[in-house]
Amino acid sequence: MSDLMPPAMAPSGTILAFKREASCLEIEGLCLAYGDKTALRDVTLRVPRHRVTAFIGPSGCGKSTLLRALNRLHDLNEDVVRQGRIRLEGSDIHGPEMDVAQLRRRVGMVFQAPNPFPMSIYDNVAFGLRLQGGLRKRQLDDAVEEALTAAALWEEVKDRLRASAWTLSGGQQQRLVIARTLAVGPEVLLLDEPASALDPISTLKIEELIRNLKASLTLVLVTHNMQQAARVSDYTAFLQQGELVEYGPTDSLFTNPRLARTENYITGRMA
Ligand SMILES: Nc1ncnc2c1ncn2[C@@H]1O[C@H](COP(=O)(O)OP(=O)(O)OP(=O)(O)O)[C@@H](O)[C@H]1O
Repeated sequence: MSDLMPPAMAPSGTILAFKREASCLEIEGLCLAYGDKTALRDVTLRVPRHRVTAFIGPSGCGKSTLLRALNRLHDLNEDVVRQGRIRLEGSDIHGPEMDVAQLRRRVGMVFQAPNPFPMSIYDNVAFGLRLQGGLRKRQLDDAVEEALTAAALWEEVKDRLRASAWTLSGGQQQRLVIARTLAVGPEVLLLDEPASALDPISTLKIEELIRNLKASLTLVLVTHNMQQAARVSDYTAFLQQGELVEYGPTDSLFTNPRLARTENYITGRMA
């Protein structure tokens, strides 16, 4: 059975509407401003479970703001004013029951520049697990191996787990950060331009990893690189000036966009 709503029930012909039961994250009427500067305007979208969803759009359109809202990274910024609702598996992420530390374990985030901690490869991956506590040495070893394997890094580092994380290449560091995030068992992985600081070969490895990871979790990717969105994502949301303009299956959005605004952007007629 399709995960999509019948067109008559969808809010708009250009905005893809997943059924609630197929959605991992539901964003409803999200408006966000930094002080008096509006960054997101009434964004409504559902992110399907076990798929890769890409956010694309011109610089400053609000992609990162939207991504960061999904694990409440704006909480630390007192200037931010937010309206609207975000649900993770049906629970309001701003609701009184939601513990922010727990939310950030369930919704992990990887940034543009690899940011391993100043410690060994092993300790980076074990970091979150040690904070949670409760694992014996052997269980911790197994969990570290599992996370490094899931991040396609184990074979490259298994003989030097005690070496500093900073002895790794940039691409390996980014996969280490992904392993560190995966180690605590997230349901969602948010990736903000995860390959933009990397060389082409490292970029392809990250892209392959993203495609493989959707078997075990839901991924949301912000990228400037439209070829990358086309290569790795199942669904693409195009934003412009804080508004969700079009949201559809990646293939059709790139080959047959419904709106001229989308077409102008993807064909490079608008920066
Ligand atoms: N911390 C902040 N304080 C004030 N304004 C901000 C802040 N972060 C982002 N903005 C503004 O909000 C708008 C959206 O920014 P955002 O970083 O989400 O866009 P983006 O599409 O991810 O851009 P880019 O592709 O250049 O990274 C921009 O106008 C930006 O200048």
